[in-house]
Amino acid sequence: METSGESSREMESQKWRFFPLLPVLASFLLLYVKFPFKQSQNACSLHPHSHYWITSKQIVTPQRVISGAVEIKDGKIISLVSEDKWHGNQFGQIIDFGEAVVMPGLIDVHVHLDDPGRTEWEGFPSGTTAAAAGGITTLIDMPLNSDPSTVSVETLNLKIKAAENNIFVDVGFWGGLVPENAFNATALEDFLSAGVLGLKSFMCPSGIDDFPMTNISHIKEGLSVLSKYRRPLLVHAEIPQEVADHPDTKDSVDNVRSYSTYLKTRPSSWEEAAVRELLTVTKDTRVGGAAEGAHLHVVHLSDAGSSLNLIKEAKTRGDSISVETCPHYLAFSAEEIPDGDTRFKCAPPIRDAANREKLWEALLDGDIDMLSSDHSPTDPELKLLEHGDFLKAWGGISSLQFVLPVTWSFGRKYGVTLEQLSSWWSERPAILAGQDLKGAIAVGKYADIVAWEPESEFHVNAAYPTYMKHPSISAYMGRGLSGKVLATFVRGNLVYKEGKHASGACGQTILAK
Ligand SMILES: NC(=O)NC(NC(N)=O)C(=O)[O-]
Ligand SMILES: [Zn+2]
Ligand SMILES: [Zn+2]
Repeated sequence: METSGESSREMESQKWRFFPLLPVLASFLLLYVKFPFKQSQNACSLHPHSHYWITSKQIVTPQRVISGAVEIKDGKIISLVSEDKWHGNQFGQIIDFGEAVVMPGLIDVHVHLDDPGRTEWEGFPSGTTAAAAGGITTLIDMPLNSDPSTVSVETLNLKIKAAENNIFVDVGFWGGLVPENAFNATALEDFLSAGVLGLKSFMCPSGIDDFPMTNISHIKEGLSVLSKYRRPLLVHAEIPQEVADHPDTKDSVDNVRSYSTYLKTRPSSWEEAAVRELLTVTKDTRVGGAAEGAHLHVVHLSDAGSSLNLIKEAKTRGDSISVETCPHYLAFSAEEIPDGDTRFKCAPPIRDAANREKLWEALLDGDIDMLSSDHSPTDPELKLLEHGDFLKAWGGISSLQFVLPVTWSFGRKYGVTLEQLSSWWSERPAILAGQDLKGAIAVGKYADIVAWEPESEFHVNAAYPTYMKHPSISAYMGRGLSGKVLATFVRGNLVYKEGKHASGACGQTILAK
């Protein structure tokens, strides 16, 4: 009895010894309840504050470059203050970028992320982390090179599912216009209603079995459905033509390793023939035309000659048509592509230096509307780098992370301005993709922002932190570039800062409504 009485008294006193610990336990409990919220906010952003300011001496706004501050709240830009009116906000959060450029995040309307189904080529996680590291805040994914191709509501849903919790920047989708759906208006309407931002088709074989090419009748039908939705049709504009001297695939080893052999197989007449045909239907997109409201966008133009002139003329006639080119056509020329270096193989091909000069001229004159990467990676084995066979290697340039420094580095000698960069890479692409709340640093827009240092130089080499799945096949490997990305914000989330990514894949899928 005594023993048990003593032990119960002991227990009693021990119980009270725990009493002072109760508040500590309670606060632990409280933290535990709050923890999931705090963690997710921290995971999305390396600067997890909902209200803060970004300051810089060079903020690129649609009107001009200002020195001042951008106020960001709940993912949007809520005010823009020039330096003379900015008295500092001692109580708020400020990220000061000093002399670095603060510009709208890039919108890359032409990427092949190969997800789902060919993630050994790229995939959403690696593609979008590379984008974030390159200052790109929005990607619009092409309907081919994933498996299956995105050509229906069902296959779009597979894409959306694959992207869920796997994207570090925002991603929208183009839908495929293929012979199978082109004459089925209901199928196309369902597809557009499900959220594809527009359609994309090929006028030559795409290299992907479940993405067959369309002819001009398919394209006409596509435009007619798109006109109701006021969304664009993007076209790979090359039509195979008879080629004199077509090299034989069994040609000598030297021959297939020479870039000029490949170049001869896809002359500019292929692009010209395609553009000529397209213009027979783009006249319907004029005001009062049968397809008014639809828009035709020529992707990755390489030919700065007749093809470009035809597009220019169509614009003056009032056709709703635009055209993009890509950094690799502006950076490289056929003359300098080394034998066997299939990293430079793409379609349409990179042409001669004189053509490159004309592309720059057209871009600066506003005849080329915008830029895109056409990032089209593959399994390195398919590039056949060991044999260097230009005729058999997979076509496509890998560049995603480097398009901003490439455009800047190669554009400097042409006097490219920050306003031009931002128009080619953000403002115009936002319009093409129907993204009213993106593409500019302006009040009411999403805080999609890149901060970068134009004067900082770096070398793309094996040691350089490159996030694309296969850096070795990038055409920019081994190059010196200027223009280093410091930080990237997507809807106010600091998703990338100086070599570090936010841990959470908090990018959003963009679906048209
Ligand atoms: N299947 C592809 O990715 N094709 C791409 N290939 C290139 N550009 O070489 C393209 O955009 O045409
Ligand atoms: Zn293409
Ligand atoms: Zn492409």
